[in-house]
Amino acid sequence: MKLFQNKKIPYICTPLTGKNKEEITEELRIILPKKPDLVEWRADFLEGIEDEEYVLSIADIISTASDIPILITIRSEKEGGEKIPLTEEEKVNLLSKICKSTMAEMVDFEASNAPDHIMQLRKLSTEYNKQLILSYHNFDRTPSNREMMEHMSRTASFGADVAKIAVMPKSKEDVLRLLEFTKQADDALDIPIVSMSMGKMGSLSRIMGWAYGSVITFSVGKESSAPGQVPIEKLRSLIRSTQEIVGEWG
Ligand SMILES: O=C1C[C@@](O)(C(=O)O)C[C@@H](O)[C@@H]1O
Repeated sequence: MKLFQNKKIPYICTPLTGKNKEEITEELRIILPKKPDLVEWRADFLEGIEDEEYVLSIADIISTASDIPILITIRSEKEGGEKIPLTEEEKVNLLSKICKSTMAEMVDFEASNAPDHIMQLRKLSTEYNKQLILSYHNFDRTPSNREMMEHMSRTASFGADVAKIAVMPKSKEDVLRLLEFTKQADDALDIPIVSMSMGKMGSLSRIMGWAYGSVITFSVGKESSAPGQVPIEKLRSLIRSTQEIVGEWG
């Protein structure tokens, strides 16, 4: 499936953060009727992630539960994920198996991981027709535009299909700067960009980011996976109302 054909209308993505099969099944029951455009499985929240068979059985439940595209993420602890008992190499192996055995459309991996691991996942995701998001997260601050551009260019240099950046603002200026940076990165890179400023102040970027070129915005379906996410119903209605008024903005 070709995602992000129409870059003007953002995909609303809703995370699954359940700790076990029962919680994930319940999240799917609540989230799917809300019709997100993308569902992210944050597998780092799963207890028992070291049990490959169990993980693959859950990946199968999620990817066959509906025809909504699935994004698989095992967020690393150093970039805001849960503490899990897998090494980076074990994580790559698990992601590779999930790519091989499920219908998931996308996989997310941090651009700060070892280049060999990124290349391994790039090769596999291409082979199995999954789009690769390479991401950068900073839960402390919003780095300078130059530093953020270096992160985005690094993702592009690895052949990512999508470059994503999530940063924490310390001021309103940081939120507005992130939005302007998104436009610059979208102009500079020839792959789709996803960006967000986190926290309450940063929520503005989740509502407005599409106007600056961000193609995915993360929202709450049942539980949030990062600070500042807006409930999906509210977010969709805000984006639709704004687009009705301003059109698709250029
Ligand atoms: O990278 C991201 C973005 C995010 O951190 C956010 O701020 O909405 C939420 C995560 O689940 C996702 O993997």
